[in-house]
Amino acid sequence: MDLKETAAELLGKIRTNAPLVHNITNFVVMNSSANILLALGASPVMAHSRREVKEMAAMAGALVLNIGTLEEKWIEAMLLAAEAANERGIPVILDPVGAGATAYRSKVAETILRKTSVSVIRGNASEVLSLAVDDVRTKGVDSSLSFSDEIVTAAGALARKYGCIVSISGEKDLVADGDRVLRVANGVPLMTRVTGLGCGLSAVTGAFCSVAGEDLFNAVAAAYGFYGLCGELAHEVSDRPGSFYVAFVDAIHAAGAADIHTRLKIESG
Ligand SMILES: Nc1ncnc2c1ncn2[C@@H]1O[C@H](COP(=O)(O)OP(=O)(O)O)[C@@H](O)[C@H]1O
Ligand SMILES: Cc1ncsc1CCOP(=O)(O)O
Ligand SMILES: [Mg+2]
Repeated sequence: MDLKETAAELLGKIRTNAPLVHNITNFVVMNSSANILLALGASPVMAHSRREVKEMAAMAGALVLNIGTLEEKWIEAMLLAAEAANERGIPVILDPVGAGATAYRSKVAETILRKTSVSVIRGNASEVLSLAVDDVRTKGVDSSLSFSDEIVTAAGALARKYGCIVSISGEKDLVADGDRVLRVANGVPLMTRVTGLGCGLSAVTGAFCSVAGEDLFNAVAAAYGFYGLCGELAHEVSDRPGSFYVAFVDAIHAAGAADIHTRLKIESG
């Protein structure tokens, strides 16, 4: 099946099944990620107490771990939730927000990757490169790097190291599994002017993976392509960040198979 068909089929499944997506995420994006998932047709829940995360993760279709505003107790909660998800084969998405900015963030991301089985890493170029290479420093949660051969090589190496899919957002997104590489050319630069749209993509990646069965690689690319084309649709309505965000959530809700067939831009290599 070609990727457009796959993306349309997965979107249809999300809208039919409304999969539960369990997020342990940061304070900045809890509301926007929940709204983006609802607009998509999924069912979001944000839950981070150590007393309930195992139970919640066990009934979810996907678990999304996001280290954007870390606290000690949350790290334990993330490890517990991932353990429950791993026991049941539920996909785990890790957004290593700000990895490389502080030693703490880098160490926590690395601990999660080492102690649990993460299915997909979803970050920007700076974050992902900092996980793959020791001496990369970034200044915050936004990427200070653009794509280079070094980043493509690092994504593949990281994917092999942890046996997971590594996906990097940017002007052209990259999806790698250590063997194959896909590039997604959808999206608009204005998406970087609204906080939380990277985190929203991690949540949407969780939703696509929750209905994908075994083929997570193509599901991740489909999630990126769909998300980016919704950015393009929103940009036709607005070119300012505030109203763009509203138009973007509307586009996530309104876009369908026809938009995927005319707009999805995914290529290999
Ligand atoms: N220069 C760009 N041109 C087009 N789309 C972009 C660009 N930069 C980022 N995007 C898109 O914005 C979304 C969020 O990515 P990004 O800003 O890299 O995440 P983060 O907020 O985690 O840094 C993704 O869908 C990505 O494809
Ligand atoms: C600004 C900020 N600070 C800590 S988490 C966060 C949100 C980052 O969201 P995104 O990576 O999606 O822009
Ligand atoms: Mg981010």
